[in-house]
Amino acid sequence: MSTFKTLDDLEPDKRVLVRLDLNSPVEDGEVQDNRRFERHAETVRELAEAGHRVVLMAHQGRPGDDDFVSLEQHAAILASHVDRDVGFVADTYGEAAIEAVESLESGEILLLENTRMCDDELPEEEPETKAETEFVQTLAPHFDAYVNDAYSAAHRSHASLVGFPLELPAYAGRVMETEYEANSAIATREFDGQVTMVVGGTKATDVIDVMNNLGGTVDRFLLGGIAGELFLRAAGHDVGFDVGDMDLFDDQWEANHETIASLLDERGDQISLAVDLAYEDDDDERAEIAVDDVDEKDRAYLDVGTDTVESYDEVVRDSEAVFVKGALGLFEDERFSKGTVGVLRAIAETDCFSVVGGGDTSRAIEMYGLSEDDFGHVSIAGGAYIRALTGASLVGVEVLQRN
Ligand SMILES: Nc1ncnc2c1ncn2[C@@H]1O[C@H](COP(=O)(O)OP(=O)(O)OP(=O)(O)O)[C@@H](O)[C@H]1O
Ligand SMILES: O=C(O)[C@H](O)COP(=O)(O)O
Repeated sequence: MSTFKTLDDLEPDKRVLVRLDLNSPVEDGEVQDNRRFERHAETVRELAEAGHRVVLMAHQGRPGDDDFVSLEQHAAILASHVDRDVGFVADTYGEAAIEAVESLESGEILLLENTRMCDDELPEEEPETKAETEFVQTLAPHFDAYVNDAYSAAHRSHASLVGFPLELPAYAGRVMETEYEANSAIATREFDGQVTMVVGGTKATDVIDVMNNLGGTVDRFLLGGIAGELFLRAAGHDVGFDVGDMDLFDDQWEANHETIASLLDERGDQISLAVDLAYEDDDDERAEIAVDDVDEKDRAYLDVGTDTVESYDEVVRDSEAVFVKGALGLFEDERFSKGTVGVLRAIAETDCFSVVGGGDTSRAIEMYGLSEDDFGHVSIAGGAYIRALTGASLVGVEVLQRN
């Protein structure tokens, strides 16, 4: 299916510039190991073993956010998965970066600093414009080839993703290849029975947008997480508001409340909302409340409740295909993992076709002792995966296909 070149087409012993997606959760300043490292390690190891000089680019967070940090910790985590040293230089394309790149020997690996620390990276512009930036024009001449392995960032028209492939012979890495083939096949697939999509997580804007386009394909949407609460708010309940210094609901409400209202109006019979929610009580225990009994906007809800989990479990077990995007609660805290894990367990125990997407959400699988083998495909992509569900193309892939 792929129409791009892959590592099978790359001659050995080259100077290769590789784009990975190592964007990870950061807790108290500590980068959390996750499936992205393990998956990309395969591509990196293969390149090093083929005798290439391997220079890696990746991003972490966005300027202004708490998780916008250096990639120094990422180099150490990646090294533990590749089983080889991964050098790090705190520079993107300046003198220090170029010197480190030029001093690499065959089979050695170097990670450059967070691409989003470079001004040319982020503004979304045409690939041709990105190719002309100082970042791309300075770095590209030091390489023979460019490899894009960052399928999960391929919906972004950023310099490191779309500029370099116009300046260098470009190839897809192993993660790009696998994710592209698995996720692109979904849009054209037909199912005899019920198709269900579990929608949660914190990036409500991304998922609500996509729900609008998937109404014809998906029979039933099971909502939780931040998106779920915004739908409850639209249905007239006192949930889905920022309380204290929270910054999850009100902006996303502004951006999406009209779409939510029209989705509820036109597709209300396809949408299941939580009937109960869980929160942390004064003794730090999990407590639950029926949505109909909520009468104050003063509490943060961290999971869907037990009755909701039971009804979602039944829907999943009756489905022919289940797609998951985003967690139903703050599953990293075991007290609030019931919704996310309940749905994942139901999928794992049935033989439906399933795809679990999201860099964060897919972590719940190993955290709670489930096996990746019990799912059709576990994608490390979030935004790119849900765009693929709708059949939309990804700019980072399109540019590779031009080569
Ligand atoms: N009620 C809630 N309150 C706070 N956090 C929540 C709640 N429900 C879900 N989450 C969080 O949502 C996160 C997962 O969703 P998110 O939208 O960030 O990413 P994703 O779908 O995994 O993927 P990607 O970041 O790759 O797009 C989890 O880390 C979980 O803790
Ligand atoms: O984590 C992701 O989903 C990708 O790395 C894209 O990150 P972004 O949403 O910050 O562009």
